[in-house]
Amino acid sequence: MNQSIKPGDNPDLTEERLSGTFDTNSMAAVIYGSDKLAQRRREISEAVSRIPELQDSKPCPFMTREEKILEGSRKSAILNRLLPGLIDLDSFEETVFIHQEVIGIEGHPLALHESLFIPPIATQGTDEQQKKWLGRAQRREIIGCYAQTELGHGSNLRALETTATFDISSQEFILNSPTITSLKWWPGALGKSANWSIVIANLIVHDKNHGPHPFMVQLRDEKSHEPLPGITVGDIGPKMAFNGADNGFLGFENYRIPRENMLMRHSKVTPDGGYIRPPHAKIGYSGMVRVRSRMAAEQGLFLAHALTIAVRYSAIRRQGYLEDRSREVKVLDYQTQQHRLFPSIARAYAFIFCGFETIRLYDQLLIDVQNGNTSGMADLHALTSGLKSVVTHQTGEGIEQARMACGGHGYSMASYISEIYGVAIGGCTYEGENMVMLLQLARYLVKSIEMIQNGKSKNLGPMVAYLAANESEIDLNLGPNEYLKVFQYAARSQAWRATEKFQKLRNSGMSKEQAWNQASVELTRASRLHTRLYIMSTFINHVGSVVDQKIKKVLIDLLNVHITYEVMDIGIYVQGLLSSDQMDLIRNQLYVSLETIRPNAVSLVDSFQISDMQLRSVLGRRDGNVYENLFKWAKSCPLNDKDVLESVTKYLKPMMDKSKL
Ligand SMILES: CCCCCCCCCCCCCCCCC/C=C/C(=O)SCCNC(=O)CCNC(=O)[C@H](O)C(C)(C)COP(=O)(O)OP(=O)(O)OC[C@H]1O[C@@H](n2cnc3c(N)ncnc32)[C@H](O)[C@@H]1OP(=O)(O)O
Ligand SMILES: Cc1cc2nc3c(=O)[nH]c(=O)nc-3n(C[C@H](O)[C@H](O)[C@H](O)COP(=O)(O)OP(=O)(O)OC[C@H]3O[C@@H](n4cnc5c(N)ncnc54)[C@H](O)[C@@H]3O)c2cc1C
Repeated sequence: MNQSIKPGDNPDLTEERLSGTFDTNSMAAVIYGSDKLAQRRREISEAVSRIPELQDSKPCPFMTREEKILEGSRKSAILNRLLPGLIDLDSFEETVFIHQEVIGIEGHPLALHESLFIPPIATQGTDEQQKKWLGRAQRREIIGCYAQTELGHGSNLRALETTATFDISSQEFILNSPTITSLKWWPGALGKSANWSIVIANLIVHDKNHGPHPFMVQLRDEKSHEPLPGITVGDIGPKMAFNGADNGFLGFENYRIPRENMLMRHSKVTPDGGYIRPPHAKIGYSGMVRVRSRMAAEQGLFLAHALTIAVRYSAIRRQGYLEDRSREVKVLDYQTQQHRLFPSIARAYAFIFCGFETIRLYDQLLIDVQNGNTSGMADLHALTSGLKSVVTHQTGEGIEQARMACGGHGYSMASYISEIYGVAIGGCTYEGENMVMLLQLARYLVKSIEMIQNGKSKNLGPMVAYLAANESEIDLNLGPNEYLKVFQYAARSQAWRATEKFQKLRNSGMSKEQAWNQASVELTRASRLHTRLYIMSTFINHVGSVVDQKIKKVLIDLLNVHITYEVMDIGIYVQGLLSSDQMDLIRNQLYVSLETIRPNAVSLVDSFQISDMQLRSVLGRRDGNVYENLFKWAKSCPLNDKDVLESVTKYLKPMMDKSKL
């Protein structure tokens, strides 16, 4: 049963919902991890929809940037008052969800507070530091951000220029931005809203640079909100999207903070200027790993937003004819439309499933690290580096296809897809530019192959064990596991090809860095294939664990779309393994899978259970009553407040008058 059906809905959409073969609440439980979690999302949406002061004052596309920031702040403040009655305050998921629901995806002054400011205090601060700041931050007595990137440096953290020099005599760190390129640049909420920040600066003790470390830094006076002396701070200006956030710049001039403001759970500076190393050199980077580990699920949900809009709209949009000339068909019936949208539905499910898995892996790693075991850090760093890169890229592609699938109306801000696209593709850049992160994973793959070459295959972790296998024939009595073998073949041969290229260049006398650079396109290809293999295998395992048979059946259909599409998409890498007959067979299986999934397409996107408030799309409305609401939306555009604008009276009219003979 599809729970979205209501009286007064567009009959085309109701027809789709009636053709679904499964219960959408049960599917939501599988998507979000449990019936309880899915139920909480519905309850929060429902509660929020009943609070008038939390509703949008006008559609976001009609707001200026200043209005967006004002609206985000207004709602944040109201939420802070109402949160205790609405959510479980200890739940990060519920906190993020309710902000998403109420404020949307365009960012807000507290967007970074929860995800990048509080977690480093909680994981890298000592017990005393947590006692001092965590409660204040959680109650939102202070608003924080995360200032790492600089005007001249982002990807390469080793080149950061901001310094925190320890002054033994005063027991303080002195922060400086010695050059224009050392200005912090980009941190969200820094521009106008935050009064505190985690600042990443090079720790200098006794003239020795110990590299980037995190510091708690007050930026603005807690009464007046004016920048404190020694601080230069402001907003960096409008962006491609995400304009409800005030990304900012920040400079320091001999700005002093107490020694106790360096986050010292792992690395320490003692009062006499001694430096105690962390248990793992990259432990200070763990805040980034945390955010990356959450990105697959987040991005899967961005894709889910765009697909909810495009699939629902495709079910009410009629254009052209198939056999029956008496009525135009739903565009969702065209094979091209299905090919455009259904593999993306499968990817959205796959990203969410493997996203929740990486969140679980991160949470486990955090416990291990707190217990002094850092051995899992390299594996998770490699995995999340690849995953954030592949998922953000494919999400961007999927959202853009969703926009095109909506024809002209997809281009209107009424669809809201352009905003989803703009926000989502920010993920290709933030938390590590995609190519840079793919190359981090490639280091791990190359090292794994070197282990095999050195006869140490048995030391390989489970995620890379396939690199040592020797599959040369596939029985195409194809089930998911055979597809997995095809993908393993592709990922393995590309990883070996790239590694051997790198080694050959090295053996020719080239420096390690040059050889790496000249092999880097091949290396990034290997990383993508490895990551896509991981996504596929997680999807297969997840479907295998589903108990409800009706849900399992439709997920198997979706999995079939995924595996056939993915293998067709990497055809070039499997030419040595599959014959052209086998490729034809897979292609035909894909087309059959598209037909099989067709009656469930609307129910599959309804199962994401994204409310109209959160979706903010006229095209994607739950009720499918698009045309009358598009007309209403256009009429409410501020340009239509007057019939004759100043642009006409001041310029066009005089021009036309002058041009008259
Ligand atoms: C509509 C749907 C709604 C759904 C709900 C979603 C709600 C959320 C809405 C979100 C809206 C959008 C919010 C936007 C927020 C944006 C926030 C952005 C924040 C930021 O961007 S913060 C800044 C991030 N910056 C970076 O990521 C910088 C990237 N660079 C680096 O990380 C490093 O410089 C580096 C890793 C690339 C290289 O570092 P380094 O030079 O020090 O190291 P080497 O390359 O030499 O490597 C040495 C060895 O160290 C290992 N290593 C590196 N990192 C790690 C690590 N983290 N852990 C473990 N090991 C690590 C390397 O692998 C090397 O190992 P080897 O063995 O020697 O090979
Ligand atoms: C929406 C958004 C929000 C952000 N929020 C924050 C925040 O809250 N806090 C914060 O500190 N930062 C934030 N950032 C900054 C972000 O983390 C950086 O922009 C990101 O890490 C990329 O660094 P960069 O801008 O220096 O890119 P660059 O490194 O200059 O990238 C430019 C090009 O160079 C290539 N390149 C660079 N190095 C290599 C290499 N070694 N090998 C091959 N190619 C290379 C890249 O692939 C890319 O094509 C945000 C950015 C955005 C877009």
